Amino acid sequence: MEETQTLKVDVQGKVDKLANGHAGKNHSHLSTIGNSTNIKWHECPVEKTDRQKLLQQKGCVIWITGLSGSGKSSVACALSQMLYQRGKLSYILDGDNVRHGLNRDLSFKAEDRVENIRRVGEVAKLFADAGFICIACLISPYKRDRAACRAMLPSGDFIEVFMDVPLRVCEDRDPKGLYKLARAGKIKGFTGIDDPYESPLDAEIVLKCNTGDCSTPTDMAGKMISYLEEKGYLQA
Ligand SMILES: Nc1ncnc2c1ncn2[C@@H]1O[C@H](COP(=O)(O)OS(=O)(=O)O)[C@@H](OP(=O)(O)O)[C@H]1O
Ligand SMILES: Nc1ncnc2c1ncn2[C@@H]1O[C@H](COP(=O)(O)OP(=O)(O)O)[C@@H](O)[C@H]1O
Repeated sequence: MEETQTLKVDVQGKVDKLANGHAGKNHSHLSTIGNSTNIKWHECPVEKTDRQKLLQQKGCVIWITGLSGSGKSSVACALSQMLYQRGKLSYILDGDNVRHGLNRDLSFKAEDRVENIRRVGEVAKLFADAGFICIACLISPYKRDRAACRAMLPSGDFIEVFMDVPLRVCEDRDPKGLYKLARAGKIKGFTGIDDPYESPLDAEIVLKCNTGDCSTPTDMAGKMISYLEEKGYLQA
């Protein structure tokens, strides 16, 4: 209760400051961003640092990349559960799920994958700004697109996780039967079969699994928790 009141006081100071600063009309600082002309960034006195104080954590993006079947969704879910148990707020942006809505207009051809990653990168950035630990899990096959998402965030706030699982292990798992269809030529442009996957060389965390006998998703998520703790993301 006391803490909530302190936070309210902090914010009130900012509200007053900003209201004073905004007296009078200001037509300056109009920008052109892409195809959007005459736009202006609006500031709000409640900032990322204020939201982080409320949540007692630091907003960031955990970007999980790897082949289909490498375990991205499983480890994302295990991580989200472990964070929840610690009272930390996270949200998963799963490629498969986002393609059910926001990105339903995109296919798997190269330029659509680029746009898929760009949009998810932008959404993840918003979640991080909201103070969430945003877990994005997408194949994201191209280095350049992952680097572009990294560049959207302050240094350190983009944590790349590489599911280093060989194609043969993913193909053995084949939970959706997609590799089988791709091998039969019934799906064209399937990542790892007839479409490229560029492994990261600079991932913050590499979760390796060479054989069918891997660590569990919970053990893998534990490594991510240790990383977040060590880097101070689980406190304000
Ligand atoms: N052609 C092709 N190549 C790869 N994957 C395919 C393809 N067609 C459908 N799928 C299914 O879509 C899931 C991957 O979507 P993503 O948005 O993560 O892909 S990407 O980042 O845009 O490359 C992926 O899910 P995951 O297995 O969870 O990775 C597949 O189930
Ligand atoms: N660490 C693991 N060890 C063994 N099997 C796993 C592991 N992680 C995931 N799996 C299994 O592999 C399959 C693909 O996992 P999933 O998380 O859906 O991968 P992705 O999201 O990368 O496609 C599922 O059947 C899942 O149960």
